Amino acid sequence: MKLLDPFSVVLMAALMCAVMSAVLFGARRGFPAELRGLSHWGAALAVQVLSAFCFAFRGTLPDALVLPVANVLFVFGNGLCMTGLQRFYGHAPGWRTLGGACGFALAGMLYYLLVDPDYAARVAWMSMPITLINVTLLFLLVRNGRRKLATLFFGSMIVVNTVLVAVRGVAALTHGEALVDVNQPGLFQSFYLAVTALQPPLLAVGFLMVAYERLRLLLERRSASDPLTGVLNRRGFGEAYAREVARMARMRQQSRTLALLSVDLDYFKKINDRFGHAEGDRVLVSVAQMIGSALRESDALARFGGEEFIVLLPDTDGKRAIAVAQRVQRLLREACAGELPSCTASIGVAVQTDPDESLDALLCRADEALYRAKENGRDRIETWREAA
Ligand SMILES: Nc1nc2c(ncn2[C@@H]2O[C@H](COP(=O)(O)OP(=O)(O)OP(=O)(O)O)[C@@H](O)[C@H]2O)c(=O)[nH]1
Repeated sequence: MKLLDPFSVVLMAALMCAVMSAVLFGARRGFPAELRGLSHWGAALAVQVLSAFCFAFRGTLPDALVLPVANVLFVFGNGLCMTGLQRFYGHAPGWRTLGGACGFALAGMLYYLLVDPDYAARVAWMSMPITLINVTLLFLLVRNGRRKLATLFFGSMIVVNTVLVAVRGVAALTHGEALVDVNQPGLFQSFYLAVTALQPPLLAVGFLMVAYERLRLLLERRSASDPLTGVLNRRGFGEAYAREVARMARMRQQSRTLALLSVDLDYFKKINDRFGHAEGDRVLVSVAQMIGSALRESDALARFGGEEFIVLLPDTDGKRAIAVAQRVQRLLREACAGELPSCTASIGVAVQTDPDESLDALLCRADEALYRAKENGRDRIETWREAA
């Protein structure tokens, strides 16, 4: 029973790999630089095409040349998927492992072709570096992947590939050439051929899905943060505030008490004028880090632009909010005694107890308190009070 013609299958697989390679290189150009590894995957599929191209020369050129080159290219292509995923997750690419896998494949190929010709032994030998690479892919994904559908799909593709290659390797040893030779008619051979042909493009689709998921997350984060300091921007702060309000509602807290600090650096213009805008930027970045270090995990810090920072303090009354403001001022004083140009901060505090008050109204009250702190001489803390 001859189910599939190997040449046609390999040709189709090569065409799919070529298309996916172009897709991955195209995606690389459009993705932000933080998302790495796509070019490795593009190259990996291009190398798979080359490998298939070499296999096509079987019968025209001697096996002693075609098989080692095609198989080493096949391992190299798989390995580039591994280095691509390593780069994608911020690890150093394992070039040595890849070099070792290629060398191992070449040595086995040459030995079982020229010294002790044995097809089954070649299949078993080749399954080892490919399995090693697949296991590394899986390990990387399990350690770094987010629990999302994209990760599940990608992981499933790797598992199918790993199992298939490993089973074929073992079958080569236990059942010999007849069962694993794709040129022989048979269900297992045809199944292996079909799945193996689909694997590289399917793996690439899985990787692309994971990459797009990451891109979505990155853009979401970017749209919610201040590019200079990395803390939240107005949009991100609005979302953090809404989440906090929803949490409080869920917990049915009757008396909702949260506090807002409006922290504004005093005479910041002078720092810019005296030390330059770049130094002013450095001060803003340091101050953002410093305020962040004075806060709890549940607090939120934002910069809406300029030299003003807004702090959201959930479950915090006026007294505790003033204590946090004092800590911020103390840390700023310490930083100015060290590496920062001398600067102080005025802080306005507003406490929200009315569950129906809007964020805008709360911000307005914190700003009024801040204005009073400026009016009263700066480098001080004022709490919003109802006008007499
Ligand atoms: N370096 C830098 N400066 C900024 C940035 N955004 C705003 N500024 C500067 O911050 C300064 C704010 O000046 P003002 O509004 O007069 O406030 P101030 O000098 O701090 O005085 P008071 O707030 O009244 O104490 C201006 O010089 C702005 O150019 C920024 O992103 N980077």
